[in-house]
Amino acid sequence: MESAIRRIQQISNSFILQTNNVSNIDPQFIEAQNSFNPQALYRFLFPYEPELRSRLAEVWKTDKLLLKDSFGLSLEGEREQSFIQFKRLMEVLRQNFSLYDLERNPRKLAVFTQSYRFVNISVTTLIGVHFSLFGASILFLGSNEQREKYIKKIETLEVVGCFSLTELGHGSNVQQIETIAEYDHNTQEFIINSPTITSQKYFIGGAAKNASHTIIMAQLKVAGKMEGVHAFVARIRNEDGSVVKGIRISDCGVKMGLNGVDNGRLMFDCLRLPRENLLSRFGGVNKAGIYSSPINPANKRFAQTIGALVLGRYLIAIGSVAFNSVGLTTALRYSFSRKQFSGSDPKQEKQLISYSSHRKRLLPHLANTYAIHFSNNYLLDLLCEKEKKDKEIHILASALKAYGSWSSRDCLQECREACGGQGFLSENLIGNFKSETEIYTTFEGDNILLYQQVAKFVLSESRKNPPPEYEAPSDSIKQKTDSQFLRSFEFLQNALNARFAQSVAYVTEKLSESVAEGKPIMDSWNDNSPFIVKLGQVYTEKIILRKFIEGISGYSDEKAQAALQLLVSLYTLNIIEKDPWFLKYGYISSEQAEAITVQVLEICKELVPHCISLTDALGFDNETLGPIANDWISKNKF
Ligand SMILES: Cc1cc2nc3c(=O)[nH]c(=O)nc-3n(C[C@H](O)[C@H](O)[C@H](O)COP(=O)(O)OP(=O)(O)OC[C@H]3O[C@@H](n4cnc5c(N)ncnc54)[C@H](O)[C@@H]3O)c2cc1C
Repeated sequence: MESAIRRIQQISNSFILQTNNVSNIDPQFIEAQNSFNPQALYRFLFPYEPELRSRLAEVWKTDKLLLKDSFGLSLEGEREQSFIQFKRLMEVLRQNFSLYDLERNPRKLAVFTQSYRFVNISVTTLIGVHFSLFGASILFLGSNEQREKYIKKIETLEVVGCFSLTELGHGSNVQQIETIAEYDHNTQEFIINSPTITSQKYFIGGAAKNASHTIIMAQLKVAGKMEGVHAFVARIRNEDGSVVKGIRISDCGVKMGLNGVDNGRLMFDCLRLPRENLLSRFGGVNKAGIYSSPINPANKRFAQTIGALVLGRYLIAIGSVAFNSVGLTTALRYSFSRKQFSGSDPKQEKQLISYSSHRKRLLPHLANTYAIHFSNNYLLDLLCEKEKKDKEIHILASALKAYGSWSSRDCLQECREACGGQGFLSENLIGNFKSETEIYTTFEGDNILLYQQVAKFVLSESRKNPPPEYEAPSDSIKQKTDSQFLRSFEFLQNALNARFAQSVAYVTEKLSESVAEGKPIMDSWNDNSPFIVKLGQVYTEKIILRKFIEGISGYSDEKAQAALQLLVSLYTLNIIEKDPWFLKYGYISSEQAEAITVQVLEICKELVPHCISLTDALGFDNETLGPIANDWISKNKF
């Protein structure tokens, strides 16, 4: 506990140092040096496992190997360094976690991801593939014997795992993969085959160079009957590094980011696996050669199998808050010290933060980041419950993965541009993070498809429990344009709830009309998919707002509470301002639309005295950020 307090003290000190370092600070911004205490807010935002958190923070700060970046290395060099760093990170992980913690105490993994100070993002992806895809498959899909056999070896890296699901022909629609695992009862083995070029496993992280084992997802065939997609564990490289007989491996080559991850392609030619290599929690073949499963039919089993790997999505949602925090802490600190153009006095150039357009481009992202964080905490609570609400977890993890990864894509781009040319330098991390994390919108489930899954759940829930019918507010309500009304949580929640109710009714009606015209349900769905995707987003934003309001309510510091409330209002008013729905369906008047734009700008201005504390409270101190978050002029001395 003591070291946690010390660390938080350090954050606080660096904050004071930084704001003191800002020369020529506009008088109106002096207050920014004395806003609320960020360390207390940090403790409120990240309340669990403080000792583990501070122990890890010390490692990230002092471990020279982990702090090494990979900027400008060759493909081989980047892969080699990333793998060495991966092994070191696994050592740290081993000292603090067990793979069983994914099941017993998911909070620990959250602490690991939240506290990790990323420099080389490939390393965390390698960990993600080995630990939370390969390892989690063994843990959640394997039998007790299979857990016994592999888990220790995964932790000690005796086994380095990868995860082979995607094929050249099928990435999103993985239920239709072509790889076949046919049971041969004579030898009690599965014979794995890639029957076509499109059935080759593609993009498999770790497969091109380093992995010794993989999970193979394949269509199981037993006694001539197809039983659906199942997971198998297989060795792919021998002890001497040569590729196992029955497998061909090729390299996917250079990518637009994450080049420290060795993505590979695999084909199977009569690869023989013993009967016990089928991960058999949800279905297995007995000695008599008979297949059985506690879950039927096959598509339900498939959903359960994929659902067991939900942690990867959750980790992306937490990661998005961390990436945004790096971008925003850097860009906002820079905006207090970077000056361009003057006002009336040509000698007094203004800080970037003085410009309302600059505030507007950054601060709504800060509001989003806080908003996502509180929903992530809620999801973590669900993951830690004894009686797990699997459906709710799956839907929320999908929703937050999509929302979070899109938020990072947009936030990092804006932060990059807001730092001008400096944002483009790798050492300032933002641009590099941008290209490294871009793919998070695609893997672990493409975002468009995830929102469709969310919408499907919403539509089915709404059939059982329909939301109230949409009603536009009365004219007298639509005349209210004062800040107190527009910022009130009641107005904000009502607005997002109304948009949700109308969207549910709209999509339901569109689908019913289409089906009534005789169209097959899949065609009706596809014709309406833009509205369906939007429904996924609308639902996600409604939940996020609710959890944001609930989340901040427990914080008692008055000044910080006021800042958090500004963030809630900004989060929602920014949504209302951007979405034409509110005007189109008469939820707000044009006068209110005008007033909302004014409020967004006004709140951004009011947040200026708090925004350094708000970003410091996210936990990324100066030492873990690039030069422009610090004294960038001294850094550039010749
Ligand atoms: C760097 C990297 C690492 C990866 N690591 C792994 C790994 O370790 N293991 C693994 O198994 N896989 C891995 N993948 C694969 C990844 O999971 C897939 O790329 C992802 O699932 C998307 O599949 P796809 O690329 O085939 O895209 P597609 O499924 O072809 O999708 C292409 C586009 O079509 C859209 N689309 C598809 N279907 C619909 C629909 N019904 N309605 C509307 N739009 C639709 C999607 O939104 C998307 O924009 C990795 C990929 C990359 C790039």
